[in-house]
Amino acid sequence: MAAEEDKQKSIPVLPWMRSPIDVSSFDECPLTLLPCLDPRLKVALENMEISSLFPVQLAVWQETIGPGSFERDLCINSPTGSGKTLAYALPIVQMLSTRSVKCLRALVVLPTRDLALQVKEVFSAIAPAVGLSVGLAVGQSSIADEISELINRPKLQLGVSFDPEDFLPELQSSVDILVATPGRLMDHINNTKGFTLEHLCYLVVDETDRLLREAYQSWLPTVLQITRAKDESFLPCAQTFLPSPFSLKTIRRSGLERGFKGKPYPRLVKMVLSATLTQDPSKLSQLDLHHPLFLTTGQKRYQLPEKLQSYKLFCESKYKPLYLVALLQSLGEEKCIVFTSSVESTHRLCTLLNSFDNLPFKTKEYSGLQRQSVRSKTLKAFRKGDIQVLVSSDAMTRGMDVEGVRNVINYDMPAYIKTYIHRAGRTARAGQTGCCFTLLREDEVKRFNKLLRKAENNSCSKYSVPSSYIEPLHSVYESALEKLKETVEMETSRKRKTGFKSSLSGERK
Ligand SMILES: Nc1ncnc2c1ncn2[C@@H]1O[C@H](COP(=O)(O)OP(=O)(O)OP(=O)(O)O)[C@@H](O)[C@H]1O
Repeated sequence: MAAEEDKQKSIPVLPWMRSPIDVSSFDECPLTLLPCLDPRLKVALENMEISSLFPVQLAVWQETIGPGSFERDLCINSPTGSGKTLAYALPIVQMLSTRSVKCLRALVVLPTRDLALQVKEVFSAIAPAVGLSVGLAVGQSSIADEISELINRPKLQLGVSFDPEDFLPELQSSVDILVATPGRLMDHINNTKGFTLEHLCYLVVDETDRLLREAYQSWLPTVLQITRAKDESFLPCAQTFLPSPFSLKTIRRSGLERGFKGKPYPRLVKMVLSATLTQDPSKLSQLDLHHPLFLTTGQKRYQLPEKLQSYKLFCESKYKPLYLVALLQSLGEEKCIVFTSSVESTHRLCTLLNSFDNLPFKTKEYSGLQRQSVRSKTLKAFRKGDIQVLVSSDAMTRGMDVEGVRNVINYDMPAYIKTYIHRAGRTARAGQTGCCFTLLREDEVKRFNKLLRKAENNSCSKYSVPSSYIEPLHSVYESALEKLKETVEMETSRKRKTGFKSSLSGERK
């Protein structure tokens, strides 16, 4: 009955979503058999140790390369770790490989800086092989440095003197592909001279459901409006929502432009992706999709990775940290991500774990409460293996790809199936095995079972930590709690002092 109910609910409202291409009917495809692949890209892929395309990559390739390529916008719903990044990066790079004039033709938007950096790495591994360059607009460096990376200012000829009033050197894009977060993208659209989307051919909205949830300074309507061919009706309506310092120079023109030699501009092709793609018509309508084609995996709306094993672990609320430590110890030195429900609990739990004496693993926190530079440093150390346990808020939930993460632990039960899918998806990636453990209090069990039923491959066994791991921890746990108390007191008094100082300096000013 419950299963029937779930199935009913998962029938999409939008007609084009009801007859999707089922990615699970595709196999992997060796690069040698892939039609039309540019040999230079084949070499680049082999250098990345990729010898075949994953099913979603093959499915997208078939829809985008060859006759009728990119005729439709693509909506891709495919499990975590199934290789969605290369699924869009490879066809875009292949399609742009024949362009001889440099201008910004592909824009990939992601919700966070770390995700954007990760995606840029993938493009950078293949694009230079066909002479394309990739830029990043995420606010990692100063805006001036970013501008000098993105915009090419032709050098003035030596010996010729120009009146600066008369001479405006033609600014050009230094990049063919730009990976951006919405905030920095809007900064460039509004303020950067020479930054233009007028030649844009491809727009990728990765982690679509997350990006559609937050408006981020109206980045999406702005990008859609300025990439639409200018017509009579455009200007009046543009004024109604475009931010005031918005430069009309960035608007796509329908006339003759460099690189298009008299041909009309091609339609902007959109690719939107997620492991939990929204089916909500009002949300999808924001994307203004053209004759969209839906690619999804399996029958249910949510799919867990094939080789993921889910476990539930019952524990008393009072001893939850102790169960976590015992579980971590029983897992040996494998890389683990521990998810909590908030930035505050992340900090507290990490501090507590670091208060245990002689734990055989190194633990650090990763959360939105920290400065970006601290987070990036932690992520680097985790990737390298210098840290084995990362305690994280949901800042790590989506998209992050860290090699060797064997286990994910939900210290706090996720409230939504989407959160479970993305958290669990930090392991069992690219066809590897992995485990997801969820610590549950008695009163959470029913809710958790209901939540998991919404996903395909939802079996979840009970897991018990051997008592030999738990017993010896009781006394250590008491002293760790004492240390935690001291640390919290120290931190509170430090904060009070800095707060006091800053309010004083405020008075002085
Ligand atoms: N064809 C391939 N062969 C081998 N490894 C691959 C291939 N394609 C992708 N990978 C690897 O698979 C991993 C997952 O890829 P990716 O990050 O693109 O997944 P994803 O589907 O975007 O996941 P998420 O939904 O979590 O963002 C990466 O480590 C990537 O290097």
